[in-house]
Amino acid sequence: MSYDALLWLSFGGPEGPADVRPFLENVTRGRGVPPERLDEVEAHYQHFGGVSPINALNLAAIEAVRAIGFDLPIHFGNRNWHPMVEQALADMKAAGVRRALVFPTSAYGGYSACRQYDEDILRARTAVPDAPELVKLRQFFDHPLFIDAFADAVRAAATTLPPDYRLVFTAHSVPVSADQAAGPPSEGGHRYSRQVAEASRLVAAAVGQDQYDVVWQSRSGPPRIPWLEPDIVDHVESLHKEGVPGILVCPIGFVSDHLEVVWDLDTEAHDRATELGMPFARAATPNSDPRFAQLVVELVHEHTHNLPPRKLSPFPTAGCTTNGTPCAPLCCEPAKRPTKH
Ligand SMILES: CC1=C(CCC(=O)O)c2cc3nc(cc4[nH]c(cc5[nH]c(cc1n2)c(C)c5CCC(=O)O)c(CCC(=O)O)c4C)C(CCC(=O)O)=C3C
Ligand SMILES: [Fe+2]
Repeated sequence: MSYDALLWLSFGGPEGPADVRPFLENVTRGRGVPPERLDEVEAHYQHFGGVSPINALNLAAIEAVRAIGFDLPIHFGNRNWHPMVEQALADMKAAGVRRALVFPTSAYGGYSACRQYDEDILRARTAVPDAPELVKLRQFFDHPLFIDAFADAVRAAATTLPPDYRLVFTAHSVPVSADQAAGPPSEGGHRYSRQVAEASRLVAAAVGQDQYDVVWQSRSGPPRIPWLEPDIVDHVESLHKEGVPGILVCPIGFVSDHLEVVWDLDTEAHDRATELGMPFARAATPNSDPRFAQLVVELVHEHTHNLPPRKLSPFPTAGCTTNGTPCAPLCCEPAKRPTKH
């Protein structure tokens, strides 16, 4: 099958102080996130002048893909902020695109990391009459180029730390119920946390570390609802109590150094470690690393040439969908939101 374009589908982020609140409202609409939490997160964004780095990082990563000779036009659209995915799809249609591949900027399965991007595709196709067909590329958490980019970043960050530092992987926390519902029911759930654990294991093995931890960051939602734990900041404190002489944080759950990375890790976790006198380093995410650009090109080539997936884990290959239809029945079903009484 042939395609006339690639849609780069991401999360989106505000571009100035006045964008922050409407952006946060887009992200959390109908999700029961308490206003106190929104005020807190708004302050994180305003700390950086109301500008998230995420849009610029996506544009730079797209440039890196073009720079290695990728020959399809690349369009850029987001779930939560401009350029919105609906607009990107309308532009694609106007440019004569009939069928496009979609690269979602998340490596993992689960509702927020995978299925919600299918919902974005569905929403955009509903908004655009006679929309182009959209085929989403598969999950890539165990692709050798993804693992390799992180392994090099860990090696680079380690040069600033004492030799017995602890390697700690982080990913975005999600509600425990969402993780239980991640993947098709036949797989027994937990696809998100299992894939995060597997990618962490692969990176740790690549750098020759047999001791490492997997923890979570950026918890949202009402406090009474359980989310994946421990949190990275609490974990910094536990490691300090254990007498660990340094910490290297690798944000394996993300593909770019966006705001949740620069705030929750480079500010909050870093500051806590510094207060405790613990050396702290953070590995870079793939961003515009040429290997990440190559990964995108390979995923497209693999799909268009029907090649076997290049992957390092025995986990099933998943996440490839057409026009926003889930990749398997009941896969990563959206959680039932708490109803107000
Ligand atoms: C699994 C996952 C990823 C990784 C997969 C992927 O990358 O797609 C991710 C990425 C991101 N999350 C981001 C930002 C936010 N996430 C929020 C809220 C939430 N995230 C969730 C999960 C995830 N999120 C969940 C379950 C919620 C609760 C609300 C809901 O059920 O949906 C909120 C609301 C405020 C708050 O934090 O409470 C914000 C502002 C940014 C952009 C940062 C920037 O601007 O640079 C990025 C890349
Ligand atoms: Fe998030």
